[in-house]
Amino acid sequence: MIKQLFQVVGPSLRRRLALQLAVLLGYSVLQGVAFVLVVPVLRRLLAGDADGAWPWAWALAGVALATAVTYYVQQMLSFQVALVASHRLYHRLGDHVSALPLGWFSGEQVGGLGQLASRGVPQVRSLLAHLLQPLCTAVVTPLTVVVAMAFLDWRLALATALGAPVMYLTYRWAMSTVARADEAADKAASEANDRVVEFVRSQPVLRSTGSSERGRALLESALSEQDAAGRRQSAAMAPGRTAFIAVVHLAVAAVVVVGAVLGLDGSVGVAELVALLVLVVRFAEPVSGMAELGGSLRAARGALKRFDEVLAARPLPEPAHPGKTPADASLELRDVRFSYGAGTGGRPVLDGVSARLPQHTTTAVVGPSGSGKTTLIRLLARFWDVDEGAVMVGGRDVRHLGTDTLMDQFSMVFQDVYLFDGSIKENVLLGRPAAADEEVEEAARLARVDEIVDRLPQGWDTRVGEGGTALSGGERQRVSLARALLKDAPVMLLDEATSSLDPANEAAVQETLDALSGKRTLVVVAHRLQTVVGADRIVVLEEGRLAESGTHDELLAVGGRYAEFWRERSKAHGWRLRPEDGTELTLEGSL
Ligand SMILES: Nc1ncnc2c1ncn2[C@@H]1O[C@H](COP(=O)(O)OP(=O)(O)OP(=O)(O)O)[C@@H](O)[C@H]1O
Repeated sequence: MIKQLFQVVGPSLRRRLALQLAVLLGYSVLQGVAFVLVVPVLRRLLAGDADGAWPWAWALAGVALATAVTYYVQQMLSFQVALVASHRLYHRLGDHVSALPLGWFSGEQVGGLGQLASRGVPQVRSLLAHLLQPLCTAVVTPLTVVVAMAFLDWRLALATALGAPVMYLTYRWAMSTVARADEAADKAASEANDRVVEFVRSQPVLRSTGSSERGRALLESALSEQDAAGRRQSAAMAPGRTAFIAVVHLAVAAVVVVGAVLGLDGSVGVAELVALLVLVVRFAEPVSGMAELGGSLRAARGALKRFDEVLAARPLPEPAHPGKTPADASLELRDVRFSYGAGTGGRPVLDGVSARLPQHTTTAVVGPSGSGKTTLIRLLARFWDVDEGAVMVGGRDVRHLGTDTLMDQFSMVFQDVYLFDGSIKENVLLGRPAAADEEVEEAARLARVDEIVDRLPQGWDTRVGEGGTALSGGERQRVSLARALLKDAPVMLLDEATSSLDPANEAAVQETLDALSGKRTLVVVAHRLQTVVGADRIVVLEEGRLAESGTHDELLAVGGRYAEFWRERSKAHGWRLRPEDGTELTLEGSL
């Protein structure tokens, strides 16, 4: 655990942590020495040699004073290190995740990271501030006592030392018996948390569908499971803890018996026996305390393990010598094969996909749900590295471009829009922080954000709430689109980017996107047929393979998978021809 602690706090804090441990070690040894110095004092006093006892008494007082001083120093150091460490841990997490590939940020990882920040950091802080000292005292002080006892009587020291491995093994066993119950209790607690949040969030759905009782039942069942897991955890803890305390006391009793036998046959004096009683009691006290610390230590160890796992996630390799910047805004997939690894059982999500997307053209990616459209579009911006083949931007392999250069090529608008808890203006400005007011206003107009700004009393300064929750889904999408338009990168990736817009806003935004075609390279996972039909090229995916590609007319003429989609969708309920032009090109709906 100490090794993991050194790794997790990072290089900048290692020296201070080492100093804290050294002082802690000194304090624990001094405490043991102070216990042991009672022996010569008692020996002299019981022999009636008060003068001979004085030097030892002074030595005892000196060591006691030194113990008090080191206690103070180690306390101050512990609090300082704990305080600095929690800041550093937040920074380390922040710095580390900001270098991780964009593909790492799945819902599960983000949830785990949230827990690590809210619970893991305080657990590590508590380990440094409150747990290391009793832990060190429980191990080092008894050890010092045993070593000192060896100078008094090796038989007593041996009897005491023999108890140590039994105690250690019992402690390990006690810890392992609760490990599984701990894990189950943790899982049940986080499940109950999720259910509470879900219950609150789903109130509108539950009430409108008359399912409030069912929602409450789900919540109750999660809370009961948490209670049950807590009871199982306590039940699992009891035998181990009892066994450990019993072993400690048996070990103490064994030493006292050995001492008594040696005392009776006269080979150990009364002073040594009295001192022995003092020492074994002091020996047992911190060791028994370990049983109480078990829960907090396990929690801290769990937090360190989770930190280790996050810090072990590696950023995608950066090129040692970034090559030339992309020659243009063209894109190419060369025989790309990609899987999400264990997440999808190693099954390839894209399998041998090749496509050339010349610069300033619009490509629509279509296919059934789960065919790999989002994966393809994200691979273009190197959310992950391909398993085989290559992704090229402007004729350069994305793996040979530095992250900043690569990111400069792309503006992205995805379905799961995230806005920062700032104003609308701050969120749009993220696209290009140095943009002039007129440019921000122009991007806002093109994405129909001006309509939101005009409507809200605080206009541009309206705060959007955490994640943008104060705005509707369609409004969030428009802000995100304005951000992307303001960035004005050579390539624009749009994944269902207008799916939450109402028809009027969607038509306006579509006009903006249409105006971009021919000036920027657009890759669109489209839910609107007009976008697909108007694209320069349509790429049809099916089960991760490129089924066909071409223009709308070419693909209809081929009569393959796309033509089939087209017929199915045209027949689907809710599809209609717009009366004003009456062509099939204006059919609304999603592929
Ligand atoms: N982060 C991930 N980890 C593991 N598997 C994933 C991940 N993202 C997607 N998948 C899986 O990869 C496959 C392709 O997903 P993808 O989102 O690319 O499909 P899609 O065509 O965009 O689907 P949809 O139209 O429903 O959005 C699916 O089987 C999906 O379950």
